Amino acid sequence: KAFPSRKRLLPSPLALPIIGHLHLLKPIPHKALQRLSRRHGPIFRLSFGSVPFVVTSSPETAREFLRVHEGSFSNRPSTVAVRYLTYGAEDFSFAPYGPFWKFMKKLCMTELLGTRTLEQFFPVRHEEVETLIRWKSREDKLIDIGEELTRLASNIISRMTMGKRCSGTSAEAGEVRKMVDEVGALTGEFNLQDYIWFCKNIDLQGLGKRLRDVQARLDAMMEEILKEHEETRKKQVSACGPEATTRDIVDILLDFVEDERAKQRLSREGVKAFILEMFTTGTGTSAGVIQWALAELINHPAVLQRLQNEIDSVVGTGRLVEESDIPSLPYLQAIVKETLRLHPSGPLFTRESTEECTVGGYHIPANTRLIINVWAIGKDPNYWEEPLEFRPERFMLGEGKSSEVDVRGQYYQLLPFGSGRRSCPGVSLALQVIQAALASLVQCFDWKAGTGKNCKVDMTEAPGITLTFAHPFVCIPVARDLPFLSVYA
Ligand code: HEM
Repeated sequence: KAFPSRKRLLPSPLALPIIGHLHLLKPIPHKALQRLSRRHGPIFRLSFGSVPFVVTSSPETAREFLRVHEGSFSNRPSTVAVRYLTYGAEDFSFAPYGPFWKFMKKLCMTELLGTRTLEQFFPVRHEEVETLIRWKSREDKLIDIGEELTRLASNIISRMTMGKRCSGTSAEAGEVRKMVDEVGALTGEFNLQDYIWFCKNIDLQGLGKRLRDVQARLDAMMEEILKEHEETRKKQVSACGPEATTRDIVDILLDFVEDERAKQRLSREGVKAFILEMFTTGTGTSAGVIQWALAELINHPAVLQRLQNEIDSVVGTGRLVEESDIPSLPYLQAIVKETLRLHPSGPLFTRESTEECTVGGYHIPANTRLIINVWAIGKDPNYWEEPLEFRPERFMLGEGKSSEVDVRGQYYQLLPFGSGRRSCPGVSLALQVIQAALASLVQCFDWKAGTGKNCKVDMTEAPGITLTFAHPFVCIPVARDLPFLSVYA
């Protein structure tokens, strides 16, 4: 009679020797996993090589994992690449749930990414958005909007973390961005060492060598950045004390390296790992959402027109829209939610269990890796009418009010930022950047996908684990007739 339900085996497709189910993930893993969930149900088991995974694509099961069994699933699985690049998990995203992670989480919420820091850096974000819209001279020319938006997001993160842009002026900061791209490519590559047991210690693909090389260059550069900050801090202390307004995130972190009496101290490696993490988690993600939103707006001119009307009526035609206008722009908020539903930057996120538990009647052993298919959850027909349609109105309650369903992890049918204690600490920053940049682009320009009549943006997704366009997204901004735009010409 003991635990009959715990003996139920999770459904699983037929596996191949050695590779398990890896062949089933092609070409686009989140789509392949959605198809498998239609056949095997809301929760099923896969093996990637010799590593077991549980996959869910349903809001109810996601809730069970992330809320009911949050305590069991509070770790994140690591990979060879992550271990190389994070000094053996001295970072935050991959730190096991425990005192160090708790300390970093508190620091993120109160200082690094908290309200005060976000307010302090409002002028930085506004200036970068102003730089973004200086396109008047390039009217009627196709532009690579992805490039512009990546620059915007990287410059914001760069100025917040180390006090300088990472494009244009400083060679060092520009190097950071290049290396972050390299890191993104390396961590996105499938590494046999992570999944095939007999390859564990053999670097067949040569990835280990490339990782060691990038890590050494990154470390040297981060060390430079830290030294520069330490020098400036010494000078400030010997002059009149550090000025609160000029402190960036490296400064806040260095306080915890230098303060010998602090309860929890940070290592220099911890600081370097966190800076890299800010770039890897915070730039491509936000830039990607703005691109997908703009592409949807170009393909849905009536939605674009309604958003322009909303902005014009709230902001007027005499100034650029600002972050403080966002609460009065419910349709803008609805468009961003709808974009995150259809095109979440992280279509899949992972966790790992530390204890056994029972989910959906199935026994899940400790040390099981979990994949939450955020992309599929946002398209679950039990929650979303016509799930594949771009319809921001679904997030409006009428009378110009937005629906209470938000993206911060309380509604399990919409999880672009995850949920619970390990959910994304950058959600507020990301939403401010995405909403303000999108609003400015739409306020200042009309948008065309090309020179032909009724040109549409091709929304096909590229193969791989990140959500990117299969074909380069280029478009034409045409400046609107607004008096204040002459300032930005
Ligand atoms: C559109 C933008 C973004 C999206 C869609 C996004 C999405 C996510 C998701 C799905 C997770 C995993 C959540 C979970 O396990 O429940 C995550 C974690 C994380 N994100 Fe974001 N993110 C974005 C922007 C940012 C920004 C701007 C930052 C910081 C600058 C950031 C920093 C992090 C960190 C540090 C974690 C790990 C948290 C932990 O393990 O405790 N993200 N993000």
